[in-house]
Amino acid sequence: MAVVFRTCKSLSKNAIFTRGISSSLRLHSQKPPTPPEPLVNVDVDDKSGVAVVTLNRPPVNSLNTPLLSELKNIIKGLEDNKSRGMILTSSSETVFSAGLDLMEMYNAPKDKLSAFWTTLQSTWLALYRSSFPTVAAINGHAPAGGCLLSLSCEYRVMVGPKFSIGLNETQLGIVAPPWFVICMRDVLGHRQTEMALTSGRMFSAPEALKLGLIDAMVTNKAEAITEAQKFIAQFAKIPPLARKLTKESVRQEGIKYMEDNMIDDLQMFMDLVTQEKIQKGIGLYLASLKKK
Ligand SMILES: CCCC/C=C\CC(=O)SCCNC(=O)CCNC(=O)[C@H](O)C(C)(C)COP(=O)(O)OP(=O)(O)OC[C@H]1O[C@@H](n2cnc3c(N)ncnc32)[C@H](O)[C@@H]1OP(=O)(O)O
Repeated sequence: MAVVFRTCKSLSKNAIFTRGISSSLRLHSQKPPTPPEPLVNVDVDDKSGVAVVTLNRPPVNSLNTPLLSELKNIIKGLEDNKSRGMILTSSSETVFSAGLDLMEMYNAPKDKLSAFWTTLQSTWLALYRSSFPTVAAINGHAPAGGCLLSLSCEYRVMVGPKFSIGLNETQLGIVAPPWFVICMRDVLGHRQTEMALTSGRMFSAPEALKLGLIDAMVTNKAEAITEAQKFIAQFAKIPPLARKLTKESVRQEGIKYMEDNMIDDLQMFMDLVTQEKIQKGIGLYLASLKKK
């Protein structure tokens, strides 16, 4: 194959060779394929040093392993560059993130399932403990994993009133792991977290604002970004090291939980999600989404 490729390449710079079903070699003269769009975009403002990080996996930004991996690398890059802050948002007009990609959990081989969960764990930890200020500009629906990402930020501005947010896992027959619970409890307190999680309730933006699940409600994405920038600007005069250590101290429970329990947490996930009845439930839920 390598020899064939070299020989043919010399014929045309833009030639792409494919083997058909009959194994015959065909030559198409065409432009090289355009590279795929990044799953996550970063745009750093030169003046403020604040990064707008945009989830970009149409149609609903469901979180699969490649997207999570890209997000983690971006957060690490921002860490290395001593970022002044990060605003997490979405390129979709209606969905911030539909949460974990159910296709990653449905009929998946164990190695892929395990890679998916460990990538989620490490991405979450990178975001949750990031040294720089983080804001979620929630410009669409944010169920389950979408809500988790925003809860892991320090401040949430949501476009309302029509979008909804919440950890709806129980409605799907699955269980939010302890670190999801810690994230929600950090924000809502014990009582409201218990009420929200046991029912798997999704909240409209006005309801979320009343409850404290979000900090501000605006009417469009541009306003959400402006509010997010204002939140981050408050920290301009706070020494970054003092801020970082304080954030780590406040978030110690979640950080320590993940550091100490990564393997057990993975095992819990694998044990739960590979159960036949859970697989059946995910399959039915996926079918109901597609039927809509
Ligand atoms: C043990 C495990 C513990 C932790 C577990 C889970 C945490 C999770 O995050 S599980 C995921 C939970 N997510 C949801 O329940 C959200 C489901 N989606 C929706 O409610 C809607 O899609 C949403 C309101 C976000 C957007 O609505 P629409 O704009 O109307 O889009 P569609 O519903 O038509 O969806 C378009 C397309 O995307 C597929 N889709 C949607 N969500 C997911 C998902 N989470 N994973 C995979 N695929 C998803 C949907 O089926 C449609 O597919 P096609 O019909 O093939 O286009």
